[in-house]
Amino acid sequence: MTTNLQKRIYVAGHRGLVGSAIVRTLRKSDYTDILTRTHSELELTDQAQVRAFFAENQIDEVYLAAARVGGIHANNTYPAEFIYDNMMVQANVIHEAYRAGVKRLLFLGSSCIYPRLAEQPIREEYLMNGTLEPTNEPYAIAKIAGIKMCESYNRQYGTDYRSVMPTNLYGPGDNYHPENSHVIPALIRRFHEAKLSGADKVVIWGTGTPRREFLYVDDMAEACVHIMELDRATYEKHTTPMLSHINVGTGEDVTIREVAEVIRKAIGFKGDIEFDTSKPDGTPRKLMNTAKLTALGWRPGMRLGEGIKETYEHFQAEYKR
Ligand SMILES: NC(=O)C1=CN([C@@H]2O[C@H](COP(=O)(O)OP(=O)(O)OC[C@H]3O[C@@H](n4cnc5c(N)ncnc54)[C@H](OP(=O)(O)O)[C@@H]3O)[C@@H](O)[C@H]2O)C=CC1
Ligand SMILES: C[C@H]1O[C@H](OP(=O)(O)OP(=O)(O)OC[C@H]2O[C@@H](n3cnc4c(=O)[nH]c(N)nc43)[C@H](O)[C@@H]2O)[C@@H](O)[C@@H](O)C1=O
Repeated sequence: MTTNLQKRIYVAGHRGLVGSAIVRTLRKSDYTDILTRTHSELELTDQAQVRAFFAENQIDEVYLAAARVGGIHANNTYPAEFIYDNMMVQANVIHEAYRAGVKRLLFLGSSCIYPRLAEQPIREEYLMNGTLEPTNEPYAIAKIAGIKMCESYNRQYGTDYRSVMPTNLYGPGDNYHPENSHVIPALIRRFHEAKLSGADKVVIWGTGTPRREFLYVDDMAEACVHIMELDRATYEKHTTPMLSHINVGTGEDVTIREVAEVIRKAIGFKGDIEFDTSKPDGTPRKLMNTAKLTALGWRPGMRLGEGIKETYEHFQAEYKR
């Protein structure tokens, strides 16, 4: 089947970690009509603005990568913003896309939708078979609602709205906030600053024993475009109307202590690592089963050590400014 490279594609959240990588991938794949709006140009929690935007633009496809996103501390500290913003953004974009006749949409969820103590590696069908991790329950509930919204619109209205569940992501364009970011950008910044200041140790949150699966963001973007380019029959061969999401990961995980060592080595920090066990660990492990994605013809390319080196180069270029 040939791909229409002229179709108009709206990438929501194009200045974020994932949205910017999706735009890079679409451009590399020669898509010519990519539509974007910054947060200040289009407030996605505002239904009237979103309705007007879809009415004014003849959009063929949507990648929904706009969301309120953050690491364990941000999720735990701002639960109201995480549930409200995510519910509103996704409800407005999905509903107004449907009203405007958008045929295909990709919703981005997260591996935290699965039960805290899910059997490992986590298969798509483990959704809602146990209690969620408390540090990110509001965010996870919003993401589960997003998947169910896509499925409900497909079932009632015949739309082709797909969902991917990425594991923990990292790469160029990440958020390096000292408290609100995810672990890899937080530690890149902390080790870098410790090296610059000549500090003798770096403090890492929690026990260092939780395991996480990390995927480089350009791999994630390629997986998103790959899934969107599948014809409907192929996507539906691997999903069901009420279990329509696809896990996106590497199939390998490491402990937080191990990833900290990889970052320390990449940065060349010679001091010690200390663990602050007063900080939460979050989910003990969330390794995803990626058999469906593999069966759909996609595998990641970037190894963790290489990805961290690339990310650190981008970080240094940004940090100097
Ligand atoms: N990063 C990760 O490790 C993971 C991410 N994901 C998912 O991937 C998707 C993208 O995440 P990521 O790229 O990391 O997030 P970022 O925070 O990097 O980017 C989110 C983007 O959405 C925009 N945005 C947020 N709220 C609004 C709003 N109300 N109106 C308009 N624009 C808005 C932001 O703009 P501005 O900054 O101007 O507010 C930003 O450009 C999300 O759905 C997330 O849940 C899933 C698993 C892991
Ligand atoms: C993507 C995912 O992201 C969040 O869940 P998380 O997997 O717990 O992600 P995290 O990157 O924040 O932490 C991973 C681990 O790392 C430890 N850790 C050590 N030192 C730092 C540190 O300095 N910062 C952070 N953030 N974590 C640290 C931390 O204690 C934890 O054990 C949710 O938002 C969830 O909703 C979600 O979807």
